[in-house]
Amino acid sequence: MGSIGEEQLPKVEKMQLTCAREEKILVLVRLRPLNEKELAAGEVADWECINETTVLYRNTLREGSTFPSAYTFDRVFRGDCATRQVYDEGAKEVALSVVSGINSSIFAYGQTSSGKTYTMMGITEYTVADIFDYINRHEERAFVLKFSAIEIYNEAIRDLLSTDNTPLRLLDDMEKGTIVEKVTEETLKDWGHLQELLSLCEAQRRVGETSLNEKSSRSHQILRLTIESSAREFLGKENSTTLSATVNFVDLAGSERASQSMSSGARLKEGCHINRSLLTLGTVIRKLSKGRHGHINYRDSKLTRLLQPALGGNARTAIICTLSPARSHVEQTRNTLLFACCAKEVTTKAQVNVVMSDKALVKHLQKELARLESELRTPVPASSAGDYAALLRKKDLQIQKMEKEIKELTKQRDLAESRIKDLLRMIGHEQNLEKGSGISGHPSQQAGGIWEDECSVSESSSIIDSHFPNGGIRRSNTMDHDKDSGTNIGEPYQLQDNTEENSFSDASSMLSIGKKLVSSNSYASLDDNAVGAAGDGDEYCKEVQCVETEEARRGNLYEHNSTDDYDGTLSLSVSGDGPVAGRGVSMVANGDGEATSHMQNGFTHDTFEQRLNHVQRTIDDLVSNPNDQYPLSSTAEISNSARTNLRKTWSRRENPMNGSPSWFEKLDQSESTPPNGLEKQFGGRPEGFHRKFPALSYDADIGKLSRNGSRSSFESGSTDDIRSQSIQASVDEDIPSINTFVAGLKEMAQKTYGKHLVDAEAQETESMADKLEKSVKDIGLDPMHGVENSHDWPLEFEKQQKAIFELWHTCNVSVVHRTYFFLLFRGDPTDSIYMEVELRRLSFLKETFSQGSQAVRSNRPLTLSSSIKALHSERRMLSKLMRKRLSEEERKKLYQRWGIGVNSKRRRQQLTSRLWSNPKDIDHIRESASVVAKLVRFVEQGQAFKEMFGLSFTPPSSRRKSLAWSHSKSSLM
Ligand SMILES: Nc1ncnc2c1ncn2[C@@H]1O[C@H](COP(=O)(O)OP(=O)(O)OP(=O)(O)O)[C@@H](O)[C@H]1O
Repeated sequence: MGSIGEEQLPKVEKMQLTCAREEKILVLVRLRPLNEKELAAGEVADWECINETTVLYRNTLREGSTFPSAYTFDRVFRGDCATRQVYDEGAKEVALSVVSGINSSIFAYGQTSSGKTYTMMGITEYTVADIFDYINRHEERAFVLKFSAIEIYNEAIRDLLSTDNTPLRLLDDMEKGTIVEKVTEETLKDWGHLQELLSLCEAQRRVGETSLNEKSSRSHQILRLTIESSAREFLGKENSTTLSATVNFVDLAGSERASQSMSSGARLKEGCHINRSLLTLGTVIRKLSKGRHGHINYRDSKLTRLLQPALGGNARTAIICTLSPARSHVEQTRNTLLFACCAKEVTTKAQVNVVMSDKALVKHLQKELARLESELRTPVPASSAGDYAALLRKKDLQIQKMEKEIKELTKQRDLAESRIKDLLRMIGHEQNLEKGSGISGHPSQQAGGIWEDECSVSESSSIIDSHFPNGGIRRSNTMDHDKDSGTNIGEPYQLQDNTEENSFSDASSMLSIGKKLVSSNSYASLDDNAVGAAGDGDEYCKEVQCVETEEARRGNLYEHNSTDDYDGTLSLSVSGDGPVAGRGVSMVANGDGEATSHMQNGFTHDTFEQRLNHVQRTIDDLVSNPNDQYPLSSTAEISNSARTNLRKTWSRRENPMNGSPSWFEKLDQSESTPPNGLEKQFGGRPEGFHRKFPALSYDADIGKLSRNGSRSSFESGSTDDIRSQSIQASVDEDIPSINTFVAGLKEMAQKTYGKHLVDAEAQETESMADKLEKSVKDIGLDPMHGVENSHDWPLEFEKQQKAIFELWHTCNVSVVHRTYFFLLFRGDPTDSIYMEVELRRLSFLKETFSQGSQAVRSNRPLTLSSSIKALHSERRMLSKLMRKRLSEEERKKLYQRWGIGVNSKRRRQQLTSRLWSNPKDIDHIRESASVVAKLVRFVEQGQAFKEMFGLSFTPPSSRRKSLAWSHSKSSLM
């Protein structure tokens, strides 16, 4: 039969054993009486057991208050108490636990001659006696007793029962869980033999009484009795189980200090070893008394290694601390009491030790394995099943919720796709309609066409709102579906009689989808001439921007909120870039992705380029067809060669500003131009900036403005000769044409915007707004200030305009340029871009001039003096033009108006030198601009240029539309 320790017990037994009881070590104190020697020496007993649990130090006067005088333990025994009482009332219960399969240990701790051996001899005898008595009373059980006696001396273990006195290799055996069996089963069953063994132990102690008696005081003796018991009926059977426990009787060496008991040499070494075990025992007890935290150094001594289970392990333990009452031993007594105090805090965890036969163990393990396997296979218990059911219900709810979300998202996706398709379809259909009808020209060509001017923006919105209730999708769809077309075609779009104004109005605006759709409806009734005229043109500038979300409806056209049905702003741009069939379509879905980075308040880079191209092409048209009698839309008759020629011309020409555009160079280095999109909530054009030109008598030209205004600015008449003369005059006299001016603006804006877009794509941390603000502040101007709040734009415009007036004057800017700019940019929010560009470059010029520096472009310097010279030259040119462009009567009126003698010398020079001479007088500026405009044939075509060729980089707005040409024209008059 094998013997197993706690670690080796099968799991089922371990589980049973986990019911082990925790208890504190039982600490007993036995105070012996003064012995004869002490009495002879006149020792005084300072210690007294005042009750069954308290020992009191009586000589408090001597000791003072530094130590406690009373110590309480589980049980204290006076000097007159017999060992039997100590056993019966103290150690017996613990010691006899062994018969129940529970390990137990009885320690005797105290200084030399305090009565440890005296006490332990009695405790061992009584325990063994009771064990045999127990065995005798339980005939149904079979018992096997094993007995061993060892001594630990100088950290060496010796078998006290061996006759050869050879040291035992006990530790190795103990570590293997094997108890040294020095007594056979048969001998231990005989009480007499046990007595003989105990006698033997006593005999050993007596042997060499002279030499060994002192040694015994300095060694640790351990008597160990192991009891195995099992039911007799199962003896020898495979399924037998056995209780197995051990009781230790430990007689420790004297706990006094080495200095007190040892002197030197071998004795000192012996004392060190003794105290090593005692020191380790004390350390272990102290640590255990504070809880089972950290490492417990059982292995630091043989004693603690052997008694490890009894010290805080699987055992019931009792420590009997023996005290000498003698005053001379008070220090040792206190040390013993301190040890006792720690020991009483140590907890052990005793449990019943069961030993199974090998076969029983295997059988048990097999049974346990089967049980575990069965648990895995069998369904879960009812209670667990209930939990699973609840979990399943929860999961089902989650699945349902997710399915609902998926459905909703799918719906939104489909809606968005549908929206995109509709927009594409509308565009494609529109293109087809225009292709089919051969119309690329302006609706104004459409004699008898039905439309209304006010519908432009609203129709655009209707397209945008195509997916909203009552939105324009029906109208949009009418272009695709005949079934609906009748409804829309039949709508009473009113034809206005002022077709010229309408033509200008629409020609000068960026046509919206809505407008195009309505116009397309009207195309069906166009007369052949109009169609033919339009059809001849292979160039047509048109731009459609259709942006829609609910956000847009609230005025935020290009900023998207992802909570909309479609997760992104849809920006659809259709450009009439070249022949209708060749129109490019670009679509930008502004979700959370990169597309956003290409948007600048509604402008994509492509859109910007398209607009710039539109401007350039239309200027080309005007230059190449300056004598065209068709309204603006028909100026599309432009050839590629003509465009090329113009570009060549432009490339040779200098900047309209004093002949040197060097400020472009600096603009490249300037900060970015802010995005536009300022039309939001535009409160209308500032009242104070409606042009009120003096009623100059421009005779026939005024009536021709609506038509001729579409032509080049330097084209005045209706004949080729005049045109040629004008062009020649313009070139010769170095008066910049409107197309040159626009080209310059375009280049400026392009550079600024280009930089802007690059910055945006680079996703620099500094926002555009911040950059702009910084750059603007750098030059001391803030053109965008207040613009974002469009309600303040009129005031802001006035502020910026005044600043520009001053800067023009300071920088000696060309008066023709001033005139163009003044007439083109009259306070629309969309003008802010150009206002900003102008402010920037003027500020740069001013700074450059003030520093005495020069701007350079194309190796031509631009300095303050050169700008003055250029301005004088320009005034001379204008003076010459006065005679060409104005009749004598007109000149006379002008002289009178400007306070110049009609017969004074150099009156033309006087007049031109006064033009744009007072930047603070707005009336003076208006009159100056009107005169210059007349001289350069600009007057009304300026607005046409601006609006028709998309100088505004922002989408059309209703406000903007309301300020149509007719309105502006009247103000010009
Ligand atoms: N309670 C007691 N009543 C009467 N005599 C006692 C008592 N305790 C001890 N003695 C006597 O004191 C002497 C020393 O006792 P004991 O040998 O048991 O001391 P010890 O602590 O074992 O010493 P050592 O550490 O040297 O072994 C012995 O002669 C013993 O008879």
